[in-house]
Amino acid sequence: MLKLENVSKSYSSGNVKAVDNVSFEVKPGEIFGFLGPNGAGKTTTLKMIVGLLKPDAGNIFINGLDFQEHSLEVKKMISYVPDNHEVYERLTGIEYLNFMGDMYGISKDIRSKKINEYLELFELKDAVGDLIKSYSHGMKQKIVLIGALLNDPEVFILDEPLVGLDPKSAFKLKEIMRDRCNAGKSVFFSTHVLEVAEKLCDRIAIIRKGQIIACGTMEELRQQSESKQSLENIFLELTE
Ligand SMILES: Nc1ncnc2c1ncn2[C@@H]1O[C@H](COP(=O)(O)OP(=O)(O)OP(=O)(O)O)[C@@H](O)[C@H]1O
Repeated sequence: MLKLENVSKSYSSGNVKAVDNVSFEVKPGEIFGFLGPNGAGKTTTLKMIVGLLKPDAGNIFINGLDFQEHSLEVKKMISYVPDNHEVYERLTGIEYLNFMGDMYGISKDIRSKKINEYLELFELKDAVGDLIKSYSHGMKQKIVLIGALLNDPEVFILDEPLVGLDPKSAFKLKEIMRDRCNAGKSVFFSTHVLEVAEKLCDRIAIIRKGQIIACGTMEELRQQSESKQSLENIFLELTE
């Protein structure tokens, strides 16, 4: 469903290779966690997957389509929840959701049904007429999540999605992720919350200094480490 083949990216301002020859695959029906220390290359990888950055080398495929050759078709099949939402500050919640609905060409009926359903779920109905700039971090996270769910993406891509969410909302988001995978779609997300990754993910990749140093199910990761314990132990050992 999502496939990276030998993807690399350097930033022009530095000699650092932010992402160095990265390959992995996220299968249909899978929740895939992307872990790594600060500055390891997670956000850079996510931005290339959603087309915000162009890889220097390598290929990215969604449902078998090469992103570079079929960028519009691919963008219709994915959704991205970034870790920073300041860009939408001057819209009200409902203006933003309608903007997202327009961008994805979602009909008024389906849009309004989904918006109501998710506003109810994330308890955001009362604030939807307010400017996003007045929202708390968690409320911004929720409105962006709702906007990203409107197109029912084949691959749902999230950068640190649990930061700022209260426990109830975090629980609901995890349920949404699982439901999507049960329906044969994929979820790919970065996180520093190892307990969540351990419980939620079908497979996990760990990136360090731009390179994938481990990838697989929890069981497979245990085989690749000496500690063979929790994901926290494995992560600390592998990223030393
Ligand atoms: N716009 C940029 N210009 C120059 N260097 C950058 C830029 N963005 C990221 N980098 C560098 O690229 C490397 C990877 O950064 P990236 O943001 O992808 O890491 P990350 O794993 O998402 O980190 P974190 O967990 O701290 O969010 C780091 O060395 C970072 O300093």
